[in-house]
Amino acid sequence: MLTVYSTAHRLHHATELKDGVLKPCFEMPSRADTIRARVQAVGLGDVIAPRAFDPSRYARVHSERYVRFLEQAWGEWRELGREHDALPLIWPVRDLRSDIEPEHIDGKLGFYAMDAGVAITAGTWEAVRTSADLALTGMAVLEAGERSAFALCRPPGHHAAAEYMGGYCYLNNAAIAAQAGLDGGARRVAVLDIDFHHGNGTQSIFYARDDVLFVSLHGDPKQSYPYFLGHRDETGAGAGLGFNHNYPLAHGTDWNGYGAALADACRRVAAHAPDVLVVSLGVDTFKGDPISHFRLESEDFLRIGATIAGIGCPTLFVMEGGYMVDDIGVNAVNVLCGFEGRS
Ligand SMILES: NCCCNCCCCCS
Ligand SMILES: [Zn+2]
Repeated sequence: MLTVYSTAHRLHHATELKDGVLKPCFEMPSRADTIRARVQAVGLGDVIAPRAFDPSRYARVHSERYVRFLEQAWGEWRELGREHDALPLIWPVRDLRSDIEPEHIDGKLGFYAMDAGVAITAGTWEAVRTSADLALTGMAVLEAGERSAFALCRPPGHHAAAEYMGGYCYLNNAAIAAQAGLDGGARRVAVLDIDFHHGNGTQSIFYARDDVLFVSLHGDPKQSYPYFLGHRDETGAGAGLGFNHNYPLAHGTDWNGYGAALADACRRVAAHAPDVLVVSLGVDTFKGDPISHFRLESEDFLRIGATIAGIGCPTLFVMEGGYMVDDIGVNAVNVLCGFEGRS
């Protein structure tokens, strides 16, 4: 299996506002490098650099003004003489207005963010656009005839929606790749999100569409971030009704519960008969993850990969979350090895 990787991710190392305190972000550079080392150690396959894509490709799922904001935010922040991480201080909640884009960077940061887990630094734009380019390159690898590919994306993307960032995510790499699959001739695409956290951004982007099936297994939002989306009754809207399926699972879920839900989810994906499958590969479902609450063991990730392989269509794995850095390499690559029938 080919891996698409770039060191550009190291340009982004931010803080996050966690439990009321500014701390180094859990989504740290060593995550991607640990996975890259494991890919090499098991001999998964060649590691290739991404092609550079035009930002208009990101705007196939994000709004142009949002992409422009991501590109220009740091410069506008610096123009105010600020050198520390850019973070929102106000959000358009409840009956505040969000029909007018503010001109001031402090307004724009909240207008385009759902939480305080998306600091913007000097290198963020280059890192996030390269992360999206990894996913686009991975989709191009499938279109060239490969059965699978791994886009080692960092920062992740599944919490980012058309016009907002959140949960360490800025551009929705998986959604950008899924749209590229359709633009490249696929008639039906499925996105399977196995990160511990609900892929609210991916759901939101495709919610009213019947050409992309979205299926997510995650911590029940009644108990887990992102709290405000990911319930079982969210099944799509308009033409997209029936093309969105959520499997909220309780804290403490282990392979017994997870494996059964995943088997059902994969049956739903297979029934959609996708021309290509994009997997949002988060491994924060691991028992040792510092910010999540499932109890999967490292060998369970082999089983996850084998279960997904049973769907039987070209598959692009897009890296999402996973914050137990010591084990992230084994866990993420176990999914890929399991998919390939390796132990
Ligand atoms: N106490 C939980 C804080 C969650 N903060 C954001 C988590 C984003 C996960 C991305 S996969
Ligand atoms: Zn997550």
